[in-house]
Amino acid sequence: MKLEVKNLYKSFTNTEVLHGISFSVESGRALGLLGRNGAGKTTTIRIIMNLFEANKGEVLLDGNKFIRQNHHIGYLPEERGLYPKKKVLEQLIYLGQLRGLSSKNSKENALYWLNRLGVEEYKDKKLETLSKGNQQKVQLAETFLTNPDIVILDEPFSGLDPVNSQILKDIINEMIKENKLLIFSSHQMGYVEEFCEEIALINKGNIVLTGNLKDIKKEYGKNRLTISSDELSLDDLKSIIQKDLSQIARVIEMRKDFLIIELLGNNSKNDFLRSIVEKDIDIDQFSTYEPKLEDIFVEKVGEK
Ligand SMILES: Nc1ncnc2c1ncn2[C@@H]1O[C@H](COP(=O)(O)OP(=O)(O)OP(=O)(O)O)[C@@H](O)[C@H]1O
Repeated sequence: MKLEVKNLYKSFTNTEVLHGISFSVESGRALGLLGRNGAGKTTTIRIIMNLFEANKGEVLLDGNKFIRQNHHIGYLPEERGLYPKKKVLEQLIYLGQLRGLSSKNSKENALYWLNRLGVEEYKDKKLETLSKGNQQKVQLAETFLTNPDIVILDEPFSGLDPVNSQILKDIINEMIKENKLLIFSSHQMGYVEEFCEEIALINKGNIVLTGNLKDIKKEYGKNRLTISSDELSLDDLKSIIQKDLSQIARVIEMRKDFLIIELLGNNSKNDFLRSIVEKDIDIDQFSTYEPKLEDIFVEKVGEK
């Protein structure tokens, strides 16, 4: 399956908040929808889920208009929508039946997911008596209830502690292996970096970066190197590069333990290394720069 979001525009009253959002994702992959608060992630997801109508643009599944009602979709909305006064298992069985499961299957699936998410012990409690994180896990159980092939999660890690985040990461990784199609929004780069093959970075309603994360990182790290020296401080090393090697490279950033430099013109890694060795500088560490998603995010969006 391939889900394509094509050129979405959305306005609320007279304010346009999405200005042509496009990205695509296939089964067996996870796409991380990234962006700062207010960037437009939830609005995009709501359009995919048919909760909002776009002013322009379309959402396609395998080339045809995507109609949510025709598929089992696991959707975790930003506003969590379970019944606070009802008992956990009881309401999951009910919601599973609403989605077409038999009462037996609904109960089996609900118990499986409650167990998987570590909240089975609360099955006979009213939802509102659970902690926020445990309520979130019940909501996730509800999202996965029908074992959907398409899973769309709006900020699934919010409110989860590191142990529970790990449980959810394991589940997501398993779903990717089972060839499900997964989209989730987040502003936490670490989670996205761990299992998203694809990303779409939204800034103020525009896509500023989209595609395969490995390719993006490779492209971004191209021509960039890290370097440090045994004998020179980073400040001194920086001065030498700026003074004597300014035709070959420029210093982009000073990190705690190394400098990040960018090669200029057609200069290769070897050209740079040769010049450094000619200057008789002892190199401690020299390698290709592998950017973190957070670095790319900051460069593209401007702030952490
Ligand atoms: N129902 C609405 N009516 C009016 N404006 C809205 C509505 N929903 C969203 N917006 C506006 O659209 C913009 C994008 O909001 P959206 O919730 O999609 O951002 P987001 O990237 O999901 O942010 P966050 O990470 O904070 O959840 C914001 O400026 C927001 O105020």
